[in-house]
This record gives sequence, C-alpha cells and structure tokens, in this order.
Amino acid sequence: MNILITGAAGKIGRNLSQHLSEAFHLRLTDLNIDRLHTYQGTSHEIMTLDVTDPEACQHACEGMDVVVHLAGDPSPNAGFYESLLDINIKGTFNVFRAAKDQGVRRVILASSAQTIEGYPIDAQVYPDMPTRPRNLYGVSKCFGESLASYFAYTEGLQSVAIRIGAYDDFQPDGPVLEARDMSAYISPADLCDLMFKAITTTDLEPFTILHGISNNRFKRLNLESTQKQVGYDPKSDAFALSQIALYDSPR
Ligand SMILES: NC(=O)C1=CN([C@@H]2O[C@H](COP(=O)(O)OP(=O)(O)OC[C@H]3O[C@@H](n4cnc5c(N)ncnc54)[C@H](O)[C@@H]3O)[C@@H](O)[C@H]2O)C=CC1
Ligand SMILES: O=C(O)[C@H]1OC(=O)[C@H](O)[C@@H](O)[C@@H]1O
Repeated sequence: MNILITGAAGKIGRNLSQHLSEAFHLRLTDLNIDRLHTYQGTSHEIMTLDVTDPEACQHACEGMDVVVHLAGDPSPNAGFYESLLDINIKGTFNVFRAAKDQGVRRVILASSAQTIEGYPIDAQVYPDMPTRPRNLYGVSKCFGESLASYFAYTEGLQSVAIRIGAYDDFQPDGPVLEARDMSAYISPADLCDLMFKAITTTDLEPFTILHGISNNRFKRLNLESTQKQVGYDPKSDAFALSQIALYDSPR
C-alpha cells in the first residue's frame, strides 16, 4: 500500500512515519523536510509539499492509496487570518480535493479533541454529539470533519477523522499534567496503533469519527465506538503513569 503523509516532519509525523515504515511504502511530505533526512536512500520517498498549493497537492497524491493528513498549525491559540484560514482550512481542502481527483481510496484526517472542548469538563463526549469547539483552532478542525463527511457522502472518498487528544511522551520528571490533559492524553504508541488500524480496517462507513485518547481511567472522549469500529486497544493510562511519576520521582 502507498501512503502519503503530510506534515511528516512534525511531532506526530516523525513518530508515525517510523511506525508505518515497516509495513507500507511511504511518501513523506512537509513544508520543511530537513528532519526527514534519515529516510534518504531508503525505499521511501521524501517530498517538499506546501499544502496551501493546490497543484502541489495534486502532484503529491498521484499513485497513493491512502493519505494521512497531519500538516497544520496545531496551536489551540492560532489566529484565524494569521494561519488557520490558509493552512488548516484551505490546506485541508486542497488535500481532500487532490486525493479525490487522484483516485486515493481513503483519507485520514488529524482532527482534535479541541472540536468538543467547549463541553463541561465533567462531560464525557461521544462521537455522535454535536461539535462544540472552544477556540478557532477547534473550529478549523470542525471544518475538516465536515469536509471529510462531504467528500465521503457526496464525492465517494472514504474518510476517517481521528480526534487526537493531548499527544505526548509522558516524562516522569516532566511537568505534572492537569486533570483535563490526563483525561485527554494519548501516548505515541496508542496513536500509532490507532492510525495503523484506521489505515487497514476494511469495513468502515464512508465517514467515520474515531476518538484518539489512551485507556485513561477518566476519559474526556468515549472510546466504545472507536474500539468497536477498528478494534482499537489502547494500553496507556495517564493516571497510572502519573502515579508512577509522583511516587517514583518526587517533585
Ligand atoms: N500534538 C497534539 O497533541 C495534537 C495534534 N493534532 C493535529 O495533528 C497534526 C500534527 O500535529 P503535531 O505533529 O503535534 O504538529 P507539528 O507542528 O509538530 O507538525 C505539523 C507539521 O506540519 C507542517 N506544516 C505546517 N504548515 C504546512 C504547510 N503549509 N504545508 C505542509 N506542511 C506544513 C510543519 O512543518 C510540521 O512539520 C496537526 O494537524 C494537529 O492539529 C491534533 C490533536 C492533538
Ligand atoms: O486537546 C489537546 O490536548 C490537544 O489538541 C490539539 O489539537 C492541539 O494540537 C494540542 O496542542 C492540544 O494539546
């Protein structure tokens, strides 16, 4: 299977690319490909891609089976005109448009827990509840989900939106996470597992929303449908990790 990854040089992209490189042929793209030099001379491709350029997106999607769209401004404080409009909104449209035009079978979108962050902190959110973003970054991810649904049901391009939570490598000597971030936490290993399953599961609906958090004792997003739809089996629990951190290395 040929897989295009946008934003492959970013925090999530570097980890995911490494994980997927054993099983698939990858076309790794980013605005800045310096951090992808380790793939030079391998069977994988490296390509500079600015997702705000529609023609370049068409070229990048040629011959691909699946697109994993990670490129974007990941900051919940990002400004609308400063970056969200061009990168997260127009860029995401360019990637979906090109994927459809070039015959890609499935697009996986890096959506976010920020699509529902406006719900009260003690509410657990299910995928079929209306979105409730608390910032314009979350709004840009809601746009991405609507776009994915449009391409799925109107244009026949299967799509999956993964609402990624607080992605991080838990460092025992790092800062203590707040309760919300622990309930929305996803470990790199769990996200890699979920992405792999989003790529390989065959019997999905045209458009699917998956919840990307770990098996945290208290969960900001409910995992039942995600587990059922793709067999997601998360192993990490931020609350357990944090107790280990608190007891093992007093801060
Ligand atoms: N890190 C997290 O906790 C979460 C991240 N996400 C989403 O996952 C995706 C990846 O996030 P991270 O890896 O954390 O962010 P990151 O900032 O580390 O990586 C994003 C990558 O996109 C690239 N990029 C930016 N503008 C571009 C453009 N115009 N064309 C092509 N590439 C461009 C950057 O060079 C960077 O390598 C983003 O879409 C983000 O919104 C969603 C939920 C949580
Ligand atoms: O909701 C969250 O915790 C995360 O969501 C996101 O989409 C952001 O990119 C990341 O900076 C946040 O930490």
